[in-house]
Amino acid sequence: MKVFATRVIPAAGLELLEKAGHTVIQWAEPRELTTDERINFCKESDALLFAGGNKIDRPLLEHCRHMKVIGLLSVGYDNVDLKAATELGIQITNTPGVLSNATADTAFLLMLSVARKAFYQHKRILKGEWGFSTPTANLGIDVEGKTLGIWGLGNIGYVMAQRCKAAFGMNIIYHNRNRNEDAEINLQARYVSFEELLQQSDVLSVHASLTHETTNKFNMEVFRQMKPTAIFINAARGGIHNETDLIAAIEDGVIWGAGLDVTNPEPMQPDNPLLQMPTVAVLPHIGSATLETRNAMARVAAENIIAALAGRPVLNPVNHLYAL
Ligand SMILES: NC(=O)c1ccc[n+]([C@@H]2O[C@H](COP(=O)([O-])OP(=O)(O)OC[C@H]3O[C@@H](n4cnc5c(N)ncnc54)[C@H](O)[C@@H]3O)[C@@H](O)[C@H]2O)c1
Ligand SMILES: O=C(O)[C@H](O)CO
Repeated sequence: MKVFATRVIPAAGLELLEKAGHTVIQWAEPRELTTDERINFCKESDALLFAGGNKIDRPLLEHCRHMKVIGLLSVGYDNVDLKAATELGIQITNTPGVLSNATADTAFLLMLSVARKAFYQHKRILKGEWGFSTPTANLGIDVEGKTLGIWGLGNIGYVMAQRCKAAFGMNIIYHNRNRNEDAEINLQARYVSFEELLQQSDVLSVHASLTHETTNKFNMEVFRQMKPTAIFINAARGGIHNETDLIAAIEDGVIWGAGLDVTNPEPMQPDNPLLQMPTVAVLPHIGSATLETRNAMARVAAENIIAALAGRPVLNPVNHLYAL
């Protein structure tokens, strides 16, 4: 059968699909598909492997109603109208777990980069500003022994907490929809209210999924409840923070700094004031972008598609999550 991939996909996934006898058409041009191109490819294909691009909304899904499955090359599914897909009988699958380590590593990298103003120091060298050092210049802050607050302690939040505990003996607090017993037992993580999380965190790392409840959650009212020395990390989705408020919060000293792998909107424009701030580090949504992890994700996406096309149950369905 014919599988359309919206980007060139990692080799491991391609091999699996071809081994299963499917023909894979990959969109290899360095530009977004037009609406008409997307519709035409969908009409001609038996399954879609969504590896990037515009939202999968109801109008597009209407052209996919003959498909058994759309396999996402991501764990996040906020870009899909799950209600429409379910009503049209299209299974949507994601890639949970295999990207947790790489994405938590990105959050960890951002935390240290902000604490030590690493991106800013790098820029100083590029500008020939190594300069004359004094004991009071270029100071960052330690994270050793500080309090890490995790908002959304699922797969990635757990690994972030694990790494921060092991590396720096950080004290872990968290707020989530449900209690996470493993984190409480293994990492001595303490469940707190959202307000306590804001008040007590030295580093607050966001790992919740983007839903109507989490959209715009981190705004000025929330930043004002955080410590003036706090570092805000978002490696989940840019829509969770209000970027105008974040800029003002750092400029006005409401919080100390921020590390972002995701921005609101994406892509971030080069004249965004955050990019000039010493206590800010921004990455272009590369959370899961390692060779090993992207191959593992492609394998999971391919396995889901292969199962659906063979009439077997898929491994990672997300249709049932649309009410969240
Ligand atoms: N930066 C990247 O490249 C990258 C990579 C992978 C995932 N992500 C994002 O990270 C998110 C988390 O991934 P995961 O694999 O850990 O998912 P997960 O489902 O294991 O964890 C998400 C957690 O958020 C919690 N949550 C949801 N709504 C909440 C709310 N209103 N209040 C408190 N907690 C809430 C859930 O209960 C769950 O425990 C994904 O949805 C995706 O958007 C980003
Ligand atoms: O959700 C995910 O897996 C990442 O953000 C990739 O888009």
